[in-house]
Amino acid sequence: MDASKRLEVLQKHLAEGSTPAHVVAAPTASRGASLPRFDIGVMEACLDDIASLKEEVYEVFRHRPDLLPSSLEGLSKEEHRELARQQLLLLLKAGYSPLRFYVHDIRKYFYLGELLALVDLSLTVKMGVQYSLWGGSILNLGTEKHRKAYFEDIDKFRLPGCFAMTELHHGSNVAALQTEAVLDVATDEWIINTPDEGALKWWIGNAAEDGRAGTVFARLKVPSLDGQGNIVDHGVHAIVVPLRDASGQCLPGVEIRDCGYKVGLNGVDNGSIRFSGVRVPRENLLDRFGSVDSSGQYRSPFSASRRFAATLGELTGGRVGLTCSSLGVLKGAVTVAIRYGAMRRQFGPAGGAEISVLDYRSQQEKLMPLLASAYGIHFTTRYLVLQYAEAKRTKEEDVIADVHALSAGLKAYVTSYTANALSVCREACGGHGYAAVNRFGMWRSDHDIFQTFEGDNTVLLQQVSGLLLKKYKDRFAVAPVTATYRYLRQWAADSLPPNPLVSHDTSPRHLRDPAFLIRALRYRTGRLLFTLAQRLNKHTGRLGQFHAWNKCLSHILALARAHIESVIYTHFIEGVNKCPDADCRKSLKAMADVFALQRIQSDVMFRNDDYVAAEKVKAINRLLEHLRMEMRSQAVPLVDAFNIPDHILRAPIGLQSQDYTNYVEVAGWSPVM
Ligand SMILES: Cc1cc2nc3c(=O)[nH]c(=O)nc-3n(C[C@H](O)[C@H](O)[C@H](O)COP(=O)(O)OP(=O)(O)OC[C@H]3O[C@@H](n4cnc5c(N)ncnc54)[C@H](O)[C@@H]3O)c2cc1C
Repeated sequence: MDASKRLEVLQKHLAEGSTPAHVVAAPTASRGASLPRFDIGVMEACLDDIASLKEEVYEVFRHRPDLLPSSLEGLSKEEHRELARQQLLLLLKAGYSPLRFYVHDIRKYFYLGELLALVDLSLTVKMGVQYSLWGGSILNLGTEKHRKAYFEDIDKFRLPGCFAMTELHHGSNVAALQTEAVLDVATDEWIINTPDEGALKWWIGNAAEDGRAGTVFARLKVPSLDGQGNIVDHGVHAIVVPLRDASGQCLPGVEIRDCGYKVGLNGVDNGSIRFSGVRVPRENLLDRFGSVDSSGQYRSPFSASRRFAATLGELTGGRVGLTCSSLGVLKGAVTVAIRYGAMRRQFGPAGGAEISVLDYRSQQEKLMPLLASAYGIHFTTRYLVLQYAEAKRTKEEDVIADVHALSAGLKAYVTSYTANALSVCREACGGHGYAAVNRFGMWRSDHDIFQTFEGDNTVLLQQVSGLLLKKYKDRFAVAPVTATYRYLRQWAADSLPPNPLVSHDTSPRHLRDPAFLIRALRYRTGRLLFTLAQRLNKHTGRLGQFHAWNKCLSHILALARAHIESVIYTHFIEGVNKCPDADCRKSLKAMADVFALQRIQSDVMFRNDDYVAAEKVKAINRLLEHLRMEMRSQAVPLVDAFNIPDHILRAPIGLQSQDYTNYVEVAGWSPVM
C-alpha cells in the first residue's frame, strides 16, 4: 500500500471509529508512562512519500540472496569488490538509472543512497563514486559537450570512473594540490604530470580495478601570452583523463597501485595514481567555471577565489548523499538495538518474571535519544534534499548558500552522531552485539570513514561557523553601530527568556512547548556566535586571522554543532506538525521533546547563564526520564515504521520475529531443541 493509500485507510477507520488491523499491539513490559498505539503504516507514510521506491528496490534484492551475505567475514577485498560490482549491476539490470535519478529526480537518488546503505555500505559508496563524484563532476563542472560525451556510458557503468582529487600530501587543503596540467599550445593538449611523491593521487575510489577514466584535479598551468616563456598557474581545475583501455590496461603514462586493505569498505577499490606526461585534448577541461582557448587565453566570469568556491560548491551533492546513507545506517542500528532490547530479558523482581532489558532506565537513557535523533535527522535530511533540488532548479544564491552550509553541517553532525550511536547500540546488545552476523562491527568499520571523506568533519564544521559569522558580519558591514545594535536586540528578543519567571518555570507544559525549546536552542547559537565574534575580533589584532581562528577553534566547533541542533529541532517540529494522524503525532512530539531537552540538559551553558534555574534543570531531568519511558512503550513500532525488511537488515537478533530462532540457526543449531 503506498503512502497516500495508507493515510486514506486510516482516515476511513478514524471516521468509522474502528481500529485498523495492523495497528500494533500494546507493548508488554512498559510500566507507567505510555504513548498511544499508532498505525505503523501511517507513521511510515508520515516519514516518506516515496516509500514505494524502498519496496521495489529491496524486492530486487530479495530474489538474490547470494548478493546479501550474512556477514563479510573471510571475504577477500577482491571478492568483496566483485560483490559490490554485482550488486550495482543488479540494480542497473533491474532498470534503475542512478544518474537519471540524479538529474531528473534527485530525491530518489539520495533515497537510494539511504536504502542501499543497509544492503552494503561498499555498494553505496561505489555508487556515490560513480554517480555523485565521477558523474556529478562531469555534469556540474563540465558543459554540454562533456555531458553528451559521457552521460550514457557513466549511467550504464560502461565507463566506470574516478574522482581524483586527494593527494598523498593534501586532502582537506584542496587549494594546495600539486598535480599539474600544462597546456601545450602547439598540440592543443594538456600534459598531466605528478611532479613529486606528495602529489600522487591517493585513496581514489574505483581506481584500483574498475576505473577507465577520471576527473583529475590539477593546477592549470598555461604559457603567458606575453611571449616571455613564463607559465601562469590558474590554480586547481578539473580535467577528464582516460586511465585504462577497454581491456583494463593502464594507458601510457598512467600508473595505478591498489591502496590495499582498509579498516572497512573493502568492496570499494581505492587506488593511487601517478601521471607521467599524459596528454589529453584541451576540451577535456571541465570548463563551466573557467575555460582556456587554443591560444592559451584563460577566461572565467569569477575571481580566482570565487571560481574555486563555485567549483567546490558544486560538490555538495556528495555530502548530501553521505548524510542520507549515514541516516540509513543509524536507522538500521537503532532498529536492531531496540528490537533486541525488547526481546532480551535479564533479571526481574524477586519471584517475578525477568524483564526486557529495554525496561531498564539506563537502557532507555542510551537508546531513546538515538531513536529520537534518527527521526529528527530524518526530517532534516529530507528538507536538505528538497533544498538541494531547489538550489539546482533555481540557482538562487541564497538557496545555494543555505544548502552549502546545511550539507556541510549536517554531514558532519550526522556522520559523527551515527559513528557514536553504532558503539552505543552494539554495547546495548551486550555480547550478541559483538557477533559479526549482527552487523554492528561491519557498520562501524564501514561507516567510520564517513566522518572523514567528502570533507573531514572538523573542517566542515568550521565552514558552517564561518558562514554564520559571515552573515553576522554582513549585518553590520553597512552601518556598524546601528546594525550591531539591531542584531543584538533581535537576538535578545528571539531567544532570551522574556522574564526571570520563565527561567524558573518548571511546568511540563512549558518545558514541552516548542516555543520555549526553539528559543533556548537559538539562544545558545546566538550567544556562541556573538561571543565568538567578540573573541575573534579581540585576538585577530594581536595574532592575525589564522592564529586567532585556531585559538577559538573549540568555540567555533561548538557554534556549528549548536546551530545544526537547532536546525534539526526546527525541522523535527515541522515534521510533527505536518503529520496528519494524532496518535503518530504524540509519539513524534515526545521524541522531538527528548531531542531538544537532552541538548539543553547536557549543555552547562544554559545553567551557567541562568537561562534555566537550578530547579528547572531538575524538572528537565525528571521530564526526560518520563518521556524516555513513554517512548519505550512505542519504541518497537517506532523502529518498525522504518520498515526495513528482514532480508535487508539481516542481523538475526534484530529481525521482526523478535526471537532467537534465526540467531541459533546461524550458529548451526536446530531451532527446536
Ligand atoms: C576510504 C576512502 C575513500 C576515499 N575516496 C576518495 C576519492 O574517491 N577521491 C578523492 O579525491 N579522495 C578520496 N578520499 C580522500 C578523503 O576525501 C580525504 O581523506 C579527506 O578529504 C580528508 O583529507 P586527509 O585525509 O588529507 O585528512 P587531513 O586533512 O590531513 O586531516 C587529518 C586530521 O587533521 C585535522 N585537520 C585538518 N585540517 C584542519 C583544520 N583546518 N582545522 C582543524 N583540524 C584540521 C582533521 O580534522 C583530521 O583529524 C578517500 C579517503 C578514504 C579513506
